[in-house]
Amino acid sequence: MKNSHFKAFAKDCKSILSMVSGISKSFIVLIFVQNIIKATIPYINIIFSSLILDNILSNRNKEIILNYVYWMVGINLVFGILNALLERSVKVKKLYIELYIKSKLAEKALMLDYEVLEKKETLDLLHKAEEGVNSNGGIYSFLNTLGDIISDIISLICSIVLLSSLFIVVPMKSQSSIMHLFNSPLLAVLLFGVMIISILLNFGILNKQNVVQYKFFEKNVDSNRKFGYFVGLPNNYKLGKDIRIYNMCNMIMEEMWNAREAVIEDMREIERVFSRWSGLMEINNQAVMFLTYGYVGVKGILGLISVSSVLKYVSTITKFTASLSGVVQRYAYLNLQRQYLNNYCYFLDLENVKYQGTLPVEKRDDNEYEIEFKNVSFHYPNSEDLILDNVSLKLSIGNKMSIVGKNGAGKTTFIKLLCRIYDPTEGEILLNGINIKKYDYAEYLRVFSVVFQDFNLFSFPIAENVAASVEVDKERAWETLEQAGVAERIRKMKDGLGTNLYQNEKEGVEISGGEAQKIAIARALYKDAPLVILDEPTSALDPISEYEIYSKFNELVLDKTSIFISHRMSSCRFCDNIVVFDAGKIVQVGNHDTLIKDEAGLYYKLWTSQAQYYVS
Ligand SMILES: Nc1ncnc2c1ncn2[C@@H]1O[C@H](COP(=O)(O)OP(=O)(O)OP(=O)(O)O)[C@@H](O)[C@H]1O
Repeated sequence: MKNSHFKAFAKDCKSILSMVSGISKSFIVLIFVQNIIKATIPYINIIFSSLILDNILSNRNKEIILNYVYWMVGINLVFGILNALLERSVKVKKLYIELYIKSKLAEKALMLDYEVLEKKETLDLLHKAEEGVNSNGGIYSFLNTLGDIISDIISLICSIVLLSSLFIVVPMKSQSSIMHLFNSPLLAVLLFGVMIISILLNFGILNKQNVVQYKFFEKNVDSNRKFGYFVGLPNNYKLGKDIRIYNMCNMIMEEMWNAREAVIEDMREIERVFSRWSGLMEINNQAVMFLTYGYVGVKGILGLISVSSVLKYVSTITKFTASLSGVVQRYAYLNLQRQYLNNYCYFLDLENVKYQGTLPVEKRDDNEYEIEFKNVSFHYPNSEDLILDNVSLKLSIGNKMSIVGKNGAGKTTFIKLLCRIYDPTEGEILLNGINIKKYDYAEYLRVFSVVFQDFNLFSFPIAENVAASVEVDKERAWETLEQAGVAERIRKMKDGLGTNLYQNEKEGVEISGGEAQKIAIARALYKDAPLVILDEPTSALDPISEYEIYSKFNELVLDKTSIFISHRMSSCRFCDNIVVFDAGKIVQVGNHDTLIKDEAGLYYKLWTSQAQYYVS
């Protein structure tokens, strides 16, 4: 065993244990006490059975024999009850620790910068961390193994104490050469040496197995994640429509099996190697058993030890070999599990990349927040393609700005930069003259109410969806739902604002795409931020609802500064300023009346292409 290897093992176990005791202080003490009790019970039985048998064979007083029986039963009872009580409390604590660790993982993933989280490497690491916490390693099985190894070590100490008398030379008047041999402590030491060699051999095999198994896990992270994606598809019942309409079941099943094929082939190869190694370990174990039982048996036949001692030694040797190989196996297993758990620790240690400013954002009753993009260029972290190219733009206070452009022109990306989901690759964005990076991010976000094109609602009650919080100002929630035009529908629901959305939740209701969009608009209005950003907010609304939203737009955003992205060109009319994006550049800026006059401009093309469908 390499020293550095053991050091890494000890260091990792230490940090896992300190993490565990940070979650539950008493757990480590409890697990120790419980396993000491659990491990000593069999030895109490071995000692008392041997004493009872000794006394029966030498026809001793019945009372003494009965006394031993009472003691044995009494100690068993007390230890048994203590063990059961401790086991229950250890189990509850283990579950608590497991849930705590899993929720920390979820919390970390939720808090990571979006730009870090969406990277493939991060998603792979998250998958590995989840596997480490859930199935393969699992803090739960790490703690179980830890308990087992404590129990094995205690058992080993008890066996050594009981077996030590085997080394005592029995004084005899005359000894044959065979008696001399078996009475010599040398043979016992030799036997002990054989046991150690056999255990080390098993340890080597187990370690090899673990290295192969971990390599297999690392190699297949991608396929396992893919497989997880396909297996998880049915959980998202909303995908069911497309899957059925396009008859995608077979295709999904095929993809699922393709993802697993390589894994299964590797697994078969591993099993072939493992079964050879396991066979070798079994032969090794049986040979040692044969030698030790033979040794004790011959000692008994030669009269060097009594019949009861033969029984005691046989039981103790069985326990000794089991706990010795147990310690080795558990060590190898802990070593594997700490590698899985390491992935969890790596994930928790991931750093956010975004510069974290500290400046507070001035709270202004007059809503005087001015935004400026200064020579901003941007490409996504996973690509070199410039999505925004030297964009400069000022959004003055109270201004209602509309952004239009063809698909993929960079409109949503512009909003993502404004909300600091990503930072510009070049240039800067200013809020009231200060680079937005310098502001405290949580405070900065308070300035915006955003409805993204691909908004999401959650399987929470409607009230919590609107308030984005468990604390809800119900009056305000109703008011904003009213403004968004969906209050009437919610009033008809049995639980009103308390109605759970979607069927993942108890008595959850399904709502239409347009209703969902209206609730998302209500959420943005509820936040009442000074800057309102609506990215295609009416794409799912019927013409009447859309008309209502547009006609109420001024009333909805009041004196707030607003940015409005839409492919419905008619919606530009109520905006003070229209910005036309083309391939990441701003190609035109102006109001409708001026832009429409430029027949060579993109705005004119976009407007007239849509208008022709409305002209008879
Ligand atoms: N996370 C991402 N990683 C890499 N490229 C991306 C990412 N998100 C978007 N893009 C690319 O950036 C370009 C601009 O996308 P964006 O969503 O800003 O366009 P848009 O103008 O809002 O389009 P649409 O009108 O279709 O909504 C697209 O070509 C898109 O493929």
